[in-house]
Amino acid sequence: MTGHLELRGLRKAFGGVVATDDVSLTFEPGTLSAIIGPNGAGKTTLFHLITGKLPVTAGQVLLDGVSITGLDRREIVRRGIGRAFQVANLFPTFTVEDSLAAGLMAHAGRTASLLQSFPPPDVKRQAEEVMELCGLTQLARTEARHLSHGDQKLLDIALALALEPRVLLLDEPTAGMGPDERWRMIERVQRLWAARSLTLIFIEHDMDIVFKIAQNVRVLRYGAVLAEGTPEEVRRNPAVVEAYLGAEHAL
Ligand SMILES: Nc1ncnc2c1ncn2[C@@H]1O[C@H](COP(=O)(O)OP(=O)(O)OP(=O)(O)O)[C@@H](O)[C@H]1O
Repeated sequence: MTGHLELRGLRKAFGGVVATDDVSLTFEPGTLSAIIGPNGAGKTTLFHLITGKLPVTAGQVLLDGVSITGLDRREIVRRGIGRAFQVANLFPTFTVEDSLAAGLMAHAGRTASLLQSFPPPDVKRQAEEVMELCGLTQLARTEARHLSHGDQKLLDIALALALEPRVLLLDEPTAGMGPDERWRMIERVQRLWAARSLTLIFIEHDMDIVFKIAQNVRVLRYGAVLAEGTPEEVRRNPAVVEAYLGAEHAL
């Protein structure tokens, strides 16, 4: 099984600010992990180091035992690290189906041809498959800019899935959603994870969501790993309760 992600001694400094401080973590293939921690703990920076959006100051990122540190962002996606692109910002007037097709073609370095219909049949099939998986089939002909906030986020995830990641990183997939939409989204994410046997890692501030779906939880504070374990272990950890969870979520 593939999708083994290992972070070895990752460090990121912005001048005097150490945003990532010697982070070593392993994510086993097919697992669903949450990354939590206070504001400014370095969660998003950690994702940026994995995806190559930011160069590391020190340390290594290994995917299935092979270092992907320092590769360019497109190559990292090609190797199998998926993340959500903001599709509605990229192709606001495209329909859901066409924006997925355009995203797939752009990623593959393919251009639309005057001699071929758009989307080409193989791309159309891929787009249809991920729309089905993400529950977007009914909205295939809706322009991306007219989708609800939640459906735009699903479209972002649909494109990420279409690129066939081994590891998928989601930075606050439920941000900006009301309670109902939030739970619908998270159920959907959980189903996608199960359907694709992905290694899924998500950053989330809503502890009800984290403790309901995560198999394991990694807690960051001041850029470093404060704790890791099952939801139950983390909720029993006095340092985590004191630094972040508070009594409300403690066991
Ligand atoms: N491009 C940058 N330049 C300088 N400092 C930065 C930069 N990006 C992040 N930082 C700093 O690094 C630290 C970690 O920020 P980061 O956004 O990774 O935290 P976070 O855990 O994702 O926070 P939040 O929960 O608020 O999203 C913060 O102190 C932040 O101010």
